[in-house]
Amino acid sequence: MENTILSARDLNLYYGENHALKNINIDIPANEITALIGPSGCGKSTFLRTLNRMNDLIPIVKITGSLTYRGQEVYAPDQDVTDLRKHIGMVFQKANPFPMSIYDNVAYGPRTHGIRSKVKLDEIVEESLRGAAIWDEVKDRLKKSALGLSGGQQQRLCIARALAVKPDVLLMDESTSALDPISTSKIEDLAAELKKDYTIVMVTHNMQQAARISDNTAFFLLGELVEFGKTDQVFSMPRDKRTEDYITGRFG
Ligand SMILES: Nc1ncnc2c1ncn2[C@@H]1O[C@H](COP(=O)(O)OP(=O)(O)OP(=O)(O)O)[C@@H](O)[C@H]1O
Repeated sequence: MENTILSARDLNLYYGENHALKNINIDIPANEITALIGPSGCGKSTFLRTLNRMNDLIPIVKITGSLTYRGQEVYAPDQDVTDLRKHIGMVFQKANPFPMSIYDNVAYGPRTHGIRSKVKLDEIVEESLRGAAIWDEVKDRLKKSALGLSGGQQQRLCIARALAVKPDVLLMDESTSALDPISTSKIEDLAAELKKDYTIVMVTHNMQQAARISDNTAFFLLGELVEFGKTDQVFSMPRDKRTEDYITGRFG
């Protein structure tokens, strides 16, 4: 596809003997939200983590096939992983702010990448917090500990922290599952807003959420990508019987 940003061809992943991703072929479009759905243990998080090589940290993992980001092999031996993760950021299931001030949380990434100017850092911190729709709530307490924020605010702070290094793609692993409905709805609105500038790939257990906010849906089952298409199509006219059974609640 023309606007493909991430593309997998015959991608396989093994945890030792466990064949967790089986011949995955997918073209993920830029500036859209792609939801990964499927029952527990089907490989959604594993697939998400292959996209920015988070599985590198697990020694028993073996990967075959091709995965490209903007045409470049993600698993090429000369791929700089830190650089890749600067472009492809991640927000986890549970908010994990660092035990430091709100300001320092957001400035952490840019500082690691060598930005020292206070003026510049102030600018990035404000821009990122605005981008994550939390600026107004924290602008008067930037020097206070991030741990004093509510769960929903902490999750938006983590999104701000991810945005601060100006990524291209944002991976979200069930980033709203620990939140109340109001915070969830704020993050969903935020994701819809962010897709103007970012590509979002999200794992969700919540099918209503996938139907509400994603443009594309990928349905995984037992390590296979059973179906991938426009969310409207997948939910209203699934091509595969297994997708239909899952979305109509017959299993999973
Ligand atoms: N670190 C790991 N080491 C070994 N096996 C793993 C590891 N992480 C996941 N697996 C296995 O890979 C398979 C896919 O797991 P994965 O977490 O990707 O599924 P999931 O669809 O995200 O599930 P859930 O919705 O429950 O989070 C499972 O069989 C799981 O046991």
